[in-house]
Amino acid sequence: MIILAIKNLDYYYKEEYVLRNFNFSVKRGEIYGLVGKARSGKTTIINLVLGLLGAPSDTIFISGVDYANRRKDIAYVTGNVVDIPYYQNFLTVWENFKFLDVKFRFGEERIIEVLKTIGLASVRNKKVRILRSEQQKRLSIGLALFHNPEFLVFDDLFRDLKNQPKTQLYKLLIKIQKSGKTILLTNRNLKDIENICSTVGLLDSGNVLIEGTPKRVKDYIKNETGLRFDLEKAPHVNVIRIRGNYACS
Ligand SMILES: Nc1ncnc2c1ncn2[C@@H]1O[C@H](COP(=O)(O)OP(=O)(O)OP(=O)(O)O)[C@@H](O)[C@H]1O
Repeated sequence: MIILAIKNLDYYYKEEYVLRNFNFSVKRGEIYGLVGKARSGKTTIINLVLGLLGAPSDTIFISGVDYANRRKDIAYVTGNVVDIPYYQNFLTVWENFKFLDVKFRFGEERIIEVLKTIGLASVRNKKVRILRSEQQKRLSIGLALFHNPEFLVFDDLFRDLKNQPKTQLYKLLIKIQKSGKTILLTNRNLKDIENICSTVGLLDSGNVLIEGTPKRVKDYIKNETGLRFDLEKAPHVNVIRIRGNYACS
């Protein structure tokens, strides 16, 4: 039932703790949204889960397995879109998959299948650098999906996208979830991900303050601020901290 479990994890950069006794889990089959303001620790958590930062043993489990110090193995059981894109701008979409397939050797059928899933079959011969940014994000997702991992991790996927392309990506993520995958997303804005997540966790200074349905977390934010905001209508919702309380802007 649980695909990701983090138990009593401490993590610090130099002398500053980012996570202290951090506990967290993601259920198999869900889209989990980890929401938090800038510097709340989202990327650190994602990098620890993916083995891009070293976590102590017995703290992070993927499908019950402790992958501490096994970054390569984590790469086989997860797919990710993080800060630096894995594609090459000067290659076509197709060439990017061929390049990746040098490692996996699944063959062209798998490439065609993934292109269909991500909706890029019609631009397969275009160079990546001329694609729209939403198409480039689709490509990143496709490359993450290529080896068919069960668990996908997307850090700040919707950054720099306008509403229309975001909506298109929502559809893709739901399609991927329905195909049997689990997705962990991070985002600064609840608004960006509330319609697709089954569970949302609100991260603050390395702790999950509240977790539940998007509505529950939204209500919590409203109540905590004591301010009246219409989150449904707000064009862009940022969870920010004002004098110790959460507000939305
Ligand atoms: N390589 C690093 N060295 C030192 N401190 C770091 C490093 N990376 C992150 N931090 C610090 O750790 C804290 C959490 O940063 P992190 O990037 O995980 O937050 P975040 O929620 O992903 O932020 P954002 O939304 O801006 O990406 C911040 O105080 C940040 O300054």
